[in-house]
Amino acid sequence: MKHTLQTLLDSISQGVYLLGADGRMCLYNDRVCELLDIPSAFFDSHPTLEELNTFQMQRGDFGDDACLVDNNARQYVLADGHAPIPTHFLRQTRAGRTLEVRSRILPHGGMVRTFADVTDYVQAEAARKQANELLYATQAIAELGGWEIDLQTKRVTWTEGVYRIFDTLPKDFHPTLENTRQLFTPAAQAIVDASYRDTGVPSKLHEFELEMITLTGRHIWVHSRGTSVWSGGRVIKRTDIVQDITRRKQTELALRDSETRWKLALESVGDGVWDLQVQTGEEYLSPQLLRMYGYTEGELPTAMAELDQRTHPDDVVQMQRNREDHLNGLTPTYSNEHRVLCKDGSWLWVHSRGMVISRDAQGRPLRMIGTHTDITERKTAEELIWQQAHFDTLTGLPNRRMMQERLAQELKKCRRDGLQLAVLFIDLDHFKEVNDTLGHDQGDTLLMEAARRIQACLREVDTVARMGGDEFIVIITELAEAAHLQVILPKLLHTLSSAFQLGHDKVYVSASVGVTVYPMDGQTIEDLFKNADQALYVAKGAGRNRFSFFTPALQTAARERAQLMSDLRTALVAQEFRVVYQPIVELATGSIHKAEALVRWQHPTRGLISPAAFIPVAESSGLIVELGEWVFVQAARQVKHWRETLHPQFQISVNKSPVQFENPNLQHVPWIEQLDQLGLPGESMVVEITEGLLLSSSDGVLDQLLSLRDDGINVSLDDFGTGYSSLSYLQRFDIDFVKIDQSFVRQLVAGSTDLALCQAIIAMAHALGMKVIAEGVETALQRDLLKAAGCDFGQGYLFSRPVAAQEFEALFTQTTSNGG
Ligand SMILES: Nc1nc2c(ncn2[C@@H]2O[C@H](COP(=O)(O)O[C@H]3[C@@H](O)[C@H](n4cnc5c(=O)[nH]c(N)nc54)O[C@@H]3COP(=O)(O)O)[C@@H](O)[C@H]2O)c(=O)[nH]1
Repeated sequence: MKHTLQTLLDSISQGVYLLGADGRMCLYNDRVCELLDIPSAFFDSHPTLEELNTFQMQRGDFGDDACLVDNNARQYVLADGHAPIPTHFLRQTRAGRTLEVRSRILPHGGMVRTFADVTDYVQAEAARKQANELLYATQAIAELGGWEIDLQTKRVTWTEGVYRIFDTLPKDFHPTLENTRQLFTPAAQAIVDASYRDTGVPSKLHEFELEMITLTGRHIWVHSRGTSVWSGGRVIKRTDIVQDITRRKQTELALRDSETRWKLALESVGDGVWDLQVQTGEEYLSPQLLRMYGYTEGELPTAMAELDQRTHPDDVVQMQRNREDHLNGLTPTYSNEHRVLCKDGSWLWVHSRGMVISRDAQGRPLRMIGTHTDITERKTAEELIWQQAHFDTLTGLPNRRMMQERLAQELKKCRRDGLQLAVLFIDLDHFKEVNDTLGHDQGDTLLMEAARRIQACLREVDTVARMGGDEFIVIITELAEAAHLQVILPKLLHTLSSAFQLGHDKVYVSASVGVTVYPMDGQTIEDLFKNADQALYVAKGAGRNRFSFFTPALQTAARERAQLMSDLRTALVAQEFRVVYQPIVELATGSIHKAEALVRWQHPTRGLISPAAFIPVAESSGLIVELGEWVFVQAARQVKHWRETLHPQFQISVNKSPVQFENPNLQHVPWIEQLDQLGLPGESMVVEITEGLLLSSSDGVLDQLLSLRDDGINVSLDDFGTGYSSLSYLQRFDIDFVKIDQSFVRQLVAGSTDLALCQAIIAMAHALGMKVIAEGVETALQRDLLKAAGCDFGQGYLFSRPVAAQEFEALFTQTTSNGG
């Protein structure tokens, strides 16, 4: 029997030993020796359990503090066998194997103990547990779960993740086909039901986004993706991976809401919205944006490349560059102003603004959104302002500013290419007279026609600009030789001196042209302008209807003029002026009771300067107003004195420049009041004016002339014969004296044309009730001829040069004593 039992024990895979009622080992198999690594001899010595434990303990089979033995047996091992024997425990061997140990107390005393090697099972179980924990953790993180629906067995299986998604635990909810229906919203149920329907093409894969309700009543969004098994036109099994996508969905919905809101907001202020999928080039255009261009939905392409073709060719490169810069992250936002083609063929100016709102992990732009604002009105206004700032409204020619910009460009080009250019200052002669006589409208017509004629003489590359009034500037570019100007200039003079038809009137003007050449005369705009102006001054001074080239001598003269002007400003305060008087002799009697007051400038360094040199400078600087007033005051005091000492009707003439009439200083006490204060009547003074003044259409000038007459101050028309010599004007303004210009007197001999002219002037003046004074009488013959012609007065070196008051008095005394 014992032998049979031993054979049985040796044939099993577990290790076994048996303790008899006396507590000693009585039976064991080889397997237990192998598993416990104990020699059979030890077992053959029939050890007690304590002796076996001590043997193993001393060998270190249980590890420090019995760490190789599980909790069930640790106390027992440490108590050295005096603790109750655990029926079941696990222990490790020194070789690293796991043994499951079971103990059974036998009814008659003694014990049987079995050892099973469970190493493989324990390791597999540990790995499975670890995998499960990982799966659980990842499902929790990804908010994932899985379910399986077996429609044949009607069994629904959920993973832990699904329980969590639906706010429950496996112990609280057992999913079935029926109770899981409560988790579906009607919309979700409809989607799922449809997927079960047999469409003839059974779909193995399915994917839904479902709005569902958890067991706590929370609305959630679930993404479900899985496979279906079909049989006989029905789904019999379905397995899904389920993911809670509530947060993503809420973000999407919020984004959609906010997008809708901003799109609506932008559209309501009139902006159009665009939305570009950068990677595909697909572009959404909002209804308002389409409306801006005159389109309705579906009429425009949605590809960015095609839409780009609707951008104005002049603007498209810049627009694409700005957009690329932003897409490449070079600018924080995209902004560009460009023109877009509308349905009706017109161009609409838009301000396009945008921003990339999403990029992929590599930083590549995915989506860019933006707006178009219609800025046509602003652009039109800007263009108009620019046009007005750069062009002359009357002629449409560039104005001074534009011309300067062009000249700057042309000079750059000339410097680069070694070319020459010419600057022409053109001034229309007698334009003022046309304006004054025919009115401003006709004057404007003449200017427009003059502009056209100037342009016609030039090439496309040349520039004609109007500076204002009757002044034009021409830039002649790419001038190979300055000699070419000799062709252009006469053409210009000729065209401008040809008749202008203004309504029914045919009028003639001419032009004075000042010319300067780059780089010969000057290098800068400033120098060229100065030069051309000086040359123009010369052309005008030389008798008009001519051109004059700039020369260095002109520059010297201009510099002198500038110096003169600067000195003039201080001369009055420095009391450098004085007045001299030239007698005006009554030819019939030789008596003197008139004189002309003439100003003289005693310059501290340059000596006596002729009024012929400084009066024009005083006029152009406006200083003549103060100077003329000062002369009048001196003359008035003088006439008072001479009325008292020389002759009670003594009269002094003063010259009054047109500039004084045009710019009266309202601070000055009116002349008649000054005379009143001196106790003098108006007729004690004569005002000498030039013919041109009578043509003035200015109300102010006319009023002043008429009030002089009303005040009794006499008016004398100077230099008669050199200007218009219009008799009708003489009559209209009640002129008292006509002064025959020196140029007629100078060559006066019997039988000459000049004498005939003088006779005619005298006769006409007398016929109109005026007296005549002949200027520049230097010889007795001239005096006699004039006297014979009936001329009333003579003035000239024959009688006396202009002299100081004291000298004049001596002359008067001498003449009177001579019986003059
Ligand atoms: N607005 C003002 N103009 C003035 C004033 N003082 C002078 N002038 C003007 O300056 C111009 C030159 O004047 P002036 O050098 O004084 O010459 C005058 C005479 O000296 C000169 N004259 C007189 N007789 C003769 C003569 O026999 N021969 C000859 N060669 N010259 C002579 O003529 C000038 C007078 O001209 P006018 O005034 O036209 O009578 C001159 O235009 C002055 O008008 C001033 O205070 N204000």
